[in-house]
Amino acid sequence: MKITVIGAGAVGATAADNITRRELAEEVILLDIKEGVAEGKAQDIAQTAALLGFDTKITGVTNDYEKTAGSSVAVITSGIPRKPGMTREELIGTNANIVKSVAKNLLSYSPDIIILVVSNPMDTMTYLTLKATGLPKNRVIGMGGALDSSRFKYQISQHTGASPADLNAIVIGGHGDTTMIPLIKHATWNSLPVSQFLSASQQEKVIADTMVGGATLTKLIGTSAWYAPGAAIAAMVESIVRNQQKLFTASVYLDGEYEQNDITLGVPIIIGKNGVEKILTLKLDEEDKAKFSQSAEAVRSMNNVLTESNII
Ligand SMILES: NC(=O)c1ccc[n+]([C@@H]2O[C@H](COP(=O)([O-])OP(=O)(O)OC[C@H]3O[C@@H](n4cnc5c(N)ncnc54)[C@H](O)[C@@H]3O)[C@@H](O)[C@H]2O)c1
Ligand SMILES: O=C(O)C[C@H](O)C(=O)O
Repeated sequence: MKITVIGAGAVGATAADNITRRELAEEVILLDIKEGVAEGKAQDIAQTAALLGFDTKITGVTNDYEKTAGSSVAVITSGIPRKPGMTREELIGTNANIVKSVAKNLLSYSPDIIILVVSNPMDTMTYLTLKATGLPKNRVIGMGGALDSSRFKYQISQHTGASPADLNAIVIGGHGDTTMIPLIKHATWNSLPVSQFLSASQQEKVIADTMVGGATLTKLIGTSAWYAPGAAIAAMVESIVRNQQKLFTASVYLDGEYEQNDITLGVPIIIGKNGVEKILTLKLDEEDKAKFSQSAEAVRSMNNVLTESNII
């Protein structure tokens, strides 16, 4: 089994490190366009093998897609991250063409590939990857909800003292500062409703802090976060390569589900060896239905930029 990570920057290298040390593949290829970056970071990761005890082989390459041939899974992290004060959506002008060319290059060497899209604006980059490659809709998955849901659990744990591992909480909708929807009404602490342990104002703060979780870290660090994104990517990759049939929220193509068509948006799915094994229908109340529809409209307007600029 071969897994390719495109982009050896903060997120890509962290994801490759997680994937390698957890032995999710026999071989990992880390590819970047910048000369030497992937080669250096791959060697650095390989030099942890004696200490961490893994046998996965990791190789860094500079823009050599031949080495990615036969990949079962690829993760696209190539493109620029936002700076403090920017929205993810502002990255589309630079990242769209990068993601389009990367996705097509991957497919030309790995016809059976499942692609995990990470680059931002992620929902639109996922839609672009699907359209540019013509892959079946179950084989293109956008990573955002897994990260946002983990941040949601972090925020709940900060207020309740709960172990994050004891929390069930999901975020649906777009992976945007104003488009994501943390579903607090559905959140539980080992089957107990979280709302029993949080006041109304605390619930509002948990939701608000989750929505800007990425921007908060970008303001502190000066660039995008990478540890939690890298871990979220590895968790989704593991569910694919080990056919774990785990539930994540992720950006996938909707063909009538949630009353949406021709869009990729964050919904609860089951991830296994076929990529998207199943889209789960969640009963949303009128308030959350309205939020989901608004989120879809915001993402659709970003997707329209792709057609207006003839990228797809
Ligand atoms: N979906 C999510 O939850 C999530 C989380 C974190 C970051 N991101 C996004 O992921 C992307 C990467 O973030 P980062 O912090 O790793 O950025 P980074 O700048 O550290 O790394 C990006 C890497 O992509 C490389 N690159 C650029 N064009 C390329 C091409 N054509 N082919 C191959 N490599 C290319 C660059 O050389 C760089 O090394 C950004 O768009 C960021 O917004 C998304
Ligand atoms: O917020 C960002 O700019 C990066 C990423 O989408 C994140 O949520 O960490």
